[in-house]
Amino acid sequence: MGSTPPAFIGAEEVEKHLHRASLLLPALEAALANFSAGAAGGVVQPVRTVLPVPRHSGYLGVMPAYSAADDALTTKLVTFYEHLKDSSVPSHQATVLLFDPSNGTLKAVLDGSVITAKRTAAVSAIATKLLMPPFAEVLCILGAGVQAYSHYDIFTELFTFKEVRITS
Ligand SMILES: NC(=O)C1=CN([C@@H]2O[C@H](COP(=O)(O)OP(=O)(O)OC[C@H]3O[C@@H](n4cnc5c(N)ncnc54)[C@H](OP(=O)(O)O)[C@@H]3O)[C@@H](O)[C@H]2O)C=CC1
Ligand SMILES: O=C([O-])C1=[NH+]CCC1
Repeated sequence: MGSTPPAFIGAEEVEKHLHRASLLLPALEAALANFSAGAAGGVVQPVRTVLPVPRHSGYLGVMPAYSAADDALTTKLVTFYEHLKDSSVPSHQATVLLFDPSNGTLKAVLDGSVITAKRTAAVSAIATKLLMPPFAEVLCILGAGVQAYSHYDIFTELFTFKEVRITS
């Protein structure tokens, strides 16, 4: 680690800068295009490593990535647990580490839970923009947790539905 300690950017601050998931759309569309371009797109993103924690019905996912276009080096660490007894603990918790790609110094530790909620919904919205039949008028959401809220927010911002059905 360099002499300057990494910045810590908590959930509230991430939320402040990312109050709408749709703010992510241009960057994510570019990132998806770069990823899909293969080697020419300059994205190195190995398949996520998932470490099971069977004693506690949990998993730890490690998700490193480098983007040459953005010169960005990062890793997301995400834990996800089934059947948590304490309902105040979210089923999914994440942290994003941001490195200086020129020398490997850790620059920032960011709350990854808000990022995960908004990024996942924004990518779903991009896919939906391309695939949704023009006559679709009902939005159906399975589950009523974190992702349901973030998907509801961006889908109702970007598209028009006559009805929203949520089942959980
Ligand atoms: N691809 C990606 O990048 C990501 C994918 N995910 C995935 O998205 C899903 C939702 O995540 P998240 O919203 O954070 O999780 P939450 O735990 O916040 O919410 C899950 C919701 O699903 C409900 N549920 C569970 N089982 C069923 C079922 N059989 N039928 C209908 N509803 C059900 C739960 O209800 P109850 O509380 O009553 O059990 C709860 O409302 C998970 O599968 C998660 O792994 C999440 C983050 C990123
Ligand atoms: O990408 C992610 O954060 C996750 N995918 C499935 C569980 C969490």
